[in-house]
Amino acid sequence: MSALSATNKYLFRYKWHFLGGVLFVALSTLLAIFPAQIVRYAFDLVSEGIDLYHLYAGTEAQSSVYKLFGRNVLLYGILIILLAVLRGIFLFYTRQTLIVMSRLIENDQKNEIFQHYQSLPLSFYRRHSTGDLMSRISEDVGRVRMYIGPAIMYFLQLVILFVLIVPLMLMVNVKLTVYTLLPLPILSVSIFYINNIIQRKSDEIQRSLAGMTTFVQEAFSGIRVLKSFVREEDSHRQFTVASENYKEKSLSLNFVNSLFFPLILFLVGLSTIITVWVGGQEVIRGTITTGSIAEFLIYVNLLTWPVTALGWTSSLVQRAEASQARINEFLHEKTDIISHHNVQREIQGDIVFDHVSFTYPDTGIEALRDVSFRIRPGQTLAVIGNTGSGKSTVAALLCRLYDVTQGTITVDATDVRDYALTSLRSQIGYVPQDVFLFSDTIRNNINFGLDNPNEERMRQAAQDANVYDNIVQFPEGFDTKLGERGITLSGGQKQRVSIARALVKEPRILILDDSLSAVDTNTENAILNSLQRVMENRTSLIISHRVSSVKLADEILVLDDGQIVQHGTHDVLMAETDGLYRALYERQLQSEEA
Ligand SMILES: Nc1ncnc2c1ncn2[C@@H]1O[C@H](COP(=O)(O)OP(=O)(O)OP(=O)(O)O)[C@@H](O)[C@H]1O
Repeated sequence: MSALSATNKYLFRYKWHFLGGVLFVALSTLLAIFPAQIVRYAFDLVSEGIDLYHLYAGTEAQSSVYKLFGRNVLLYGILIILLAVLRGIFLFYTRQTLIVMSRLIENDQKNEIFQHYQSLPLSFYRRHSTGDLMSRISEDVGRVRMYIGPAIMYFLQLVILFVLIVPLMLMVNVKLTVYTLLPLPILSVSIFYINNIIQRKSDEIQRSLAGMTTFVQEAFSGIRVLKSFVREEDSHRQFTVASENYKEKSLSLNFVNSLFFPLILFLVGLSTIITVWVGGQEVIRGTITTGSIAEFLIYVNLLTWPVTALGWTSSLVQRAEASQARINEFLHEKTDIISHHNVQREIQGDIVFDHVSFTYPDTGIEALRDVSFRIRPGQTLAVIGNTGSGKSTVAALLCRLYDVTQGTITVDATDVRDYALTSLRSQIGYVPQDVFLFSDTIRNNINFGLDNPNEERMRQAAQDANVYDNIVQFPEGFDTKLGERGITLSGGQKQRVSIARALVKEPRILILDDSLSAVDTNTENAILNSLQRVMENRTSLIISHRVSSVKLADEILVLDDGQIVQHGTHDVLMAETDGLYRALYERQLQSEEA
């Protein structure tokens, strides 16, 4: 139960739901017990009434006995119906308190996990797959809810029922009580084991289904590749194998399920038979009345479901504990990107990298070595270099997606580690290398970083990113949906929408990480020219492996294997005839000509 103690704070938060639930369970249980006693009275009344009726045979009193007897039986009947209605009302409120509580806690827990996920650093996301994150926030939370809702509810019902019923049974007849209760523990334990098997098989089915869904999704998302490589038959073969596997598992689950219900019915029936058998002997002996047998049969029926549920709830608790342990594992992860002084102020954009080295914590790859440079407000610095030379790492460190291993990065003479993260990041417009657009309208994608979007600013940003003309040509303009059920943008259009998303924030620092790679040179020039106007008095960092993207920059750094090997303007670097920059330039010129 140790992992589940993490849910206590929620139970405390919803204590009135919980206490209300306990009260309603107790009331509904009481109302289930009274009818059993009324049935005993009614049964005994029937047998006495029949004796009396025969005793007065042939006399006028016989019809009075009949009427009196009939009225009493009717009265008991009405009473039983009334109690059943009342019980129904309390059962309704039992669910309205306990199950509602579990849903509220489920909601709170999901929100807490989601918020926590967002606070975790990128290294966390590299260590865990998206599927894992999703299953903990959905499946695992769902399993914990089964503990908080149904498991607690049925457990309370069972405890209250036992506390109320068993003493009543013992008062009537000890021997009959022992015999009647005998099959119930066997019922509970066998359901616990069978349920575990069922759950294990259901999990396997779930996994198999998830695998199949991913396969189908990939096959159809990558349908262009699939068709052009003529892999339809092979793909179908793989699907058939996955589908066969799913079928086998489903059939095996069905087999266990088929055994499950007959077993329950057998054990419940056994209790009933024992009650009638042993009870009958006691009646013959004169220790109890026939009414007591009827009363006991109702008790057995009342106890059967909670006892059955005990096996089921035990396995629910077991699974909930494993799930909560998985949730706790993530909740205990702490971000190492912490702000020391929470500085919040408007940034001018004076950026200094001072002897910065960085090694990726998860792979141990040393991406930057002793890198130093300065970009003053209003200047544009470009970083160029071969693939894997560490260019994107410069951007990641400036946004504080990671912290430097050695050296310091300052913005306006303040260490980036001293800024409040939100203050720093909200003033940086970052266009990452791998463009990601949400399955939403173009408008919402561009305005993504703004709390209060402004139509004029959005249009201007689209114009500065040179994508305005494309957008207005779409049938629904800025309200055109992107993604699976929307239109598909070309690579260059995606990049430009992504640039507009950064520009609309009117950032103090703009970072373009290879964001012009998919546009032609004319568009590239147009964007760079608008940027010069928009980013006047602000700082820009342009990362690229194309000379055409960097040649207008105030200063260019050439990175090679994590180190700065050259720096200067385009003209200065071109003059260094045996430098990497010139080599890159000539290589690109040749490939363009080719
Ligand atoms: N998140 C990461 N975790 C671990 N290693 C990484 C990560 N990102 C990059 N690296 C490694 O760090 C080195 C520098 O990568 P970086 O992405 O900064 O290069 P780049 O110059 O931007 O390359 P490209 O032009 O191909 O984008 C590479 O060896 C890369 O494999």
